[in-house]
Amino acid sequence: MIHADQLSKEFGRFQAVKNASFTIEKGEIVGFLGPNGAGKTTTLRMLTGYLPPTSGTASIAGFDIVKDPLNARKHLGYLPEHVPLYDDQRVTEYLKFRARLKGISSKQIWPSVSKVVEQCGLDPVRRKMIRTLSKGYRQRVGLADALLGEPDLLILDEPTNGLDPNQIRQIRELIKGLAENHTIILSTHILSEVEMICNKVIIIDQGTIKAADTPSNLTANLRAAGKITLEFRGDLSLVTEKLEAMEHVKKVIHEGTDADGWHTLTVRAEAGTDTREKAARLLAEQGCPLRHIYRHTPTLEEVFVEMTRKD
Ligand SMILES: Nc1ncnc2c1ncn2[C@@H]1O[C@H](COP(=O)(O)OP(=O)(O)OP(=O)(O)O)[C@@H](O)[C@H]1O
Repeated sequence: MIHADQLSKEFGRFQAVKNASFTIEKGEIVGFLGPNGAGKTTTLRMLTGYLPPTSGTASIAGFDIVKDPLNARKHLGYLPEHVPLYDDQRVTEYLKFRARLKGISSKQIWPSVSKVVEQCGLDPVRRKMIRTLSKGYRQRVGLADALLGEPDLLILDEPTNGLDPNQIRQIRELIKGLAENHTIILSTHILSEVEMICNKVIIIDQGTIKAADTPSNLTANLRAAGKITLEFRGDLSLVTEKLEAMEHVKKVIHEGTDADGWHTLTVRAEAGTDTREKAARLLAEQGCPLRHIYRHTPTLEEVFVEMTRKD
């Protein structure tokens, strides 16, 4: 659906996006993650044809975004970070105006507007002036606008930014519903949002793509992926020594000992290894009762921090 090849953008001497290459297949729901100023909006604006790349190419549904922007745009709906709505228009009036601008035939304008009004839950405010709408409803109007013309690709730039928790939940539900029959790129700071909605993650930092993979592959390859914690009773220094000598183990950390003599140890091992079975066997051999053992599941937040840390 999207192929970006060495896409770059310079503002004067500043390189906001550097040789970004990625592919997004039809039906994928992609979380586009990065710290402030990483180059997310710039990349999305290039894909949507609002900003010409300094170098590199990209295509949407096979149409080059520079050479064939009109055909490329027919396939995409764009919700920008700041939705430029006309405050002095009523909701349906605005959407009709937008539908006309998008070249929807006059016969199709009303059915198209009715459809997106229903899809985005705008019926209660359809006759209201845009200036009187809450931020959540304004965002829905932006989303309805993006959906006009039935594009198969949606590019949503921080769709829940600035909304309250209830509004966030509603917009998220709306996006989840749209995910059933659209390809979606979602730029966001909210990692839980990506975990809940997306089946692919692209991480960008300082203009460079750092990773593009499924959330489970990203977390599996992380340092934290090899970490286990266990609680046992017995000889702390002997067990620590034996655990440290075990294959794949890098470090053993004593987290504490409670009043009943239960020690808690965290064992850091190589990513992708699972040392639980060997550790449990070792404790049994030493005659140490084992109360609890578990392997840490790394979160997307840990992946994000690891990929974008400055040290
Ligand atoms: N028109 C412009 N002129 C000069 N610099 C720009 C312009 N647009 C963006 N930049 C710079 O390019 C960098 C990337 O900006 P961009 O808006 O793409 O980041 P972002 O990842 O979307 O950040 P945020 O999460 O804060 O929205 C920033 O350092 C920004 O200041």
